[in-house]
Amino acid sequence: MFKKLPGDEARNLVSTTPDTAVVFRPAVMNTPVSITLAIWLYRLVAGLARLVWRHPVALAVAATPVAACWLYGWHVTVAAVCMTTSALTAWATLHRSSFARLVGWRLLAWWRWVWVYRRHWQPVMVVSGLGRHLRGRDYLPALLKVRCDDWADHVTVRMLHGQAVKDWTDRADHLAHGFGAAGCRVSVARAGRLRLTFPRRDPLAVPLPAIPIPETPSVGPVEIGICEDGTPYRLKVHGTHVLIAGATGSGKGSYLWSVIRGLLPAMRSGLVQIWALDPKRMELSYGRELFDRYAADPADCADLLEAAVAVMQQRADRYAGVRRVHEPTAADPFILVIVDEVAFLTAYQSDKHLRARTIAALATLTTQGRAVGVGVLAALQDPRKEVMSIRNLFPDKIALRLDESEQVDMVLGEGARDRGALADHISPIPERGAGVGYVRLESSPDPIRVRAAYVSDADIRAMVAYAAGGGEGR
Ligand SMILES: Nc1ncnc2c1ncn2[C@@H]1O[C@H](COP(=O)(O)OP(=O)(O)OP(=O)(O)O)[C@@H](O)[C@H]1O
Repeated sequence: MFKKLPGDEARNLVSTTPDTAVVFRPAVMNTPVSITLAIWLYRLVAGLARLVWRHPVALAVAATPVAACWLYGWHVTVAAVCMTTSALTAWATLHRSSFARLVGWRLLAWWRWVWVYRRHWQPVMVVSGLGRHLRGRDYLPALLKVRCDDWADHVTVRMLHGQAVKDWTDRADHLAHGFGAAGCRVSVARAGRLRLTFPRRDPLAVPLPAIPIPETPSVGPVEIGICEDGTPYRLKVHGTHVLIAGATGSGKGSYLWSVIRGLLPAMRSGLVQIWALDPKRMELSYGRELFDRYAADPADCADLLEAAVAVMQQRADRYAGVRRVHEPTAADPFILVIVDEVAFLTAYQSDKHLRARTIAALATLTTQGRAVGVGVLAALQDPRKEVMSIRNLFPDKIALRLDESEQVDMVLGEGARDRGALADHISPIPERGAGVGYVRLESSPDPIRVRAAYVSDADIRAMVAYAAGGGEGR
């Protein structure tokens, strides 16, 4: 049995004929030395150009002392290095942010590129199955760029031809552990290129105190917390409907109260009215004086929702053919209907008639209220369809800590968990995890991690005093 096979395949051959050796003759092509040298030279020049382009700061730091030593001798170089180090230390101390932006993060990115990603790239790619070993050659996705900021490494990679984003999202765990990070989030940079985000620390691990009440009246977006990258998290409430889903103790209350807090100046100037539905009687009742209308009893809740529908329809009649968007005014304020634990009304309510009235009113509001200035902000513990059949009528959803991984996609939409919305991994310890959630912003399909500020009982009392016209609220 004679067979000519390339590379590694020979070792897998088994002869079925006794006493017959397997013969393997690799095809050898002699490459002229000049071509080999030209290829090496090309690779060297291209590699150097890439190095200069990607890591100018790190390269300057390494190359300048060598050049100075060569040109001026080591005495001058040591003196220059000492002076430069002192100047950089002074810069870093006096203006940390500009130093970090222009020098610090670039140096760190270079170091992480060399020490973490380049060093482990091949084994991690092969073991995780993202690289391929074919006919004796490794085909690896390309590591293109590493960028660092104060909380994460952002690694840009070029996928192998034929790979899909799902191949990577399925292996996020392998990548995180392979590169020694707590997690890995995968997002598309552009066709064929992905951005992998490896957090180095958790900027949301510490509770955030209540955001100061804004100075000017506004209907939003309301600043209610921070995003993982340290930027303010602003939630749009006017012109949309928001559903917040999270297990018990996940901090839904901090979202409701932070929104109310951010709208206080507008409430005081009559541009916003808040209608509160509090079937649990434990959350919103604490600041009852803040609300233009309040209901706790299921029958009263249904009446209140129907009253909101009536306002909505009356506005729609007036606006028809005249305008298409709502501008909040004292005569036509933005009405935000806040419902704490909406499942009490839509699923756990034993009176079928009341349940049907509530669901119908909520469905009408969420399908038609947006354009006429009636919004719904609802919180619920269990996002299953049986519990909240109209959850898809809410354009914006927030997933706080959830009990099961399947619930993440129920809230944020298909594939959200694969793209890194690990709401089922949020810590159940209130200091670490309450108020932490995942949202999808309009600007990107990728979920981002946010934390709402914690509005304490004292803050709510101060808000009541502020709304009554006294005090600064804080
Ligand atoms: N944003 C936050 N930051 C830090 N701690 C918070 C935050 N929000 C809530 N907590 C803490 O977590 C506890 C539970 O919060 P909260 O009652 O708002 O949760 P919940 O989701 O509304 O729970 P339930 O559905 O049972 O009412 C609070 O008593 C508070 O100590």
